[in-house]
Amino acid sequence: MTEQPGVVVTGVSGRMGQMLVREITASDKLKLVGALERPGHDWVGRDVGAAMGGTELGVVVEDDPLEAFARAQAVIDFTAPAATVVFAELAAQARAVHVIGTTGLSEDDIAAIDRAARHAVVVRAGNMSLGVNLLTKLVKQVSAALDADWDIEIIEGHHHHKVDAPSGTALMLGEAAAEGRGVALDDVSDRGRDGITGARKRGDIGFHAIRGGDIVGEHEVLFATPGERIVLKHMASDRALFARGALKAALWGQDQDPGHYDMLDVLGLN
Ligand SMILES: NC(=O)C1=CN([C@@H]2O[C@H](COP(=O)(O)OP(=O)(O)OC[C@H]3O[C@@H](n4cnc5c(N)ncnc54)[C@H](OP(=O)(O)O)[C@@H]3O)[C@@H](O)[C@H]2O)C=CC1
Ligand SMILES: O=C(O)C1=N[C@H](C(=O)O)C[C@H](O)C1
Repeated sequence: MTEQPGVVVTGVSGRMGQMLVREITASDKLKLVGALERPGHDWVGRDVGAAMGGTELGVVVEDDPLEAFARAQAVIDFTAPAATVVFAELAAQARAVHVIGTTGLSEDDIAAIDRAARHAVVVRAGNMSLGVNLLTKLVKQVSAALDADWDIEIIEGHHHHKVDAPSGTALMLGEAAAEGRGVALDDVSDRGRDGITGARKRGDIGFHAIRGGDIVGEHEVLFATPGERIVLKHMASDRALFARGALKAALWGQDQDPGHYDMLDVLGLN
């Protein structure tokens, strides 16, 4: 049997970090070789399994990404934009596949990730689930079939800890709708109306964010015209599906040339 690629998980104490550790530990295709937290975090120096409240996994949480990435074939990163940009450069130096789930990235952040992707494989997606990635294809198709007499609104819901809006997924769906219509999303995006906004502008794509409780992730794309409506909806009820998508991307990336890929590439939907 060939050696399993070794994976380092960043932001390991986070909701997705812990989910990733569980999924990698359960996988026979990848092995956990590192777990990262920021310097000063109280998990640093502890076994990651014990820190998560379970049995020891023989991997101690560390705070030096350079050292950890040097022994990894893949880095799975669901953290925050400032951290992800730094990890992108370091993962590229280590020639490790960098799987990025972090959302809320700015254009500058993405340009920095593009630079890193000249030297190594990066797979980045605002949503790693099969269902959402398939939904982007459907949204593009429906949007291409309808004219701007059909208003497009994207409504997303997440747990009350989420810090960015619109969600990465909502932006993916917005991009797909804009692409279907042959327009640039930046030119038509209308985010979170409030106050005397004036009537809706023909051709706009609206975004609305709900934050509450423990909603894992819900996304609805509404196409509305006088007399009828089409609603395309995805509901995630377990964040394990995002983690499994990330593992799939880490494995897929092992056989690719350097470049900036997304989950449509991984899933063969492009
Ligand atoms: N693409 C996808 O399919 C999905 C994407 N996400 C995205 O993943 C990201 C994380 O989500 P979630 O796990 O819920 O968030 P959490 O807040 O639970 O976890 C984030 C982790 O990243 C760490 N972190 C944040 N900033 C830094 C930094 N500057 N340096 C080092 N570590 C840092 C945090 O550490 P600390 O606690 O010390 O701040 C924490 O451990 C979000 O952007 C979210 O939108 C989530 C689910 C699915
Ligand atoms: O923060 C989350 O939780 C999620 N973030 C991603 C997003 O911004 O779309 C994906 C998923 O919906 C969960």
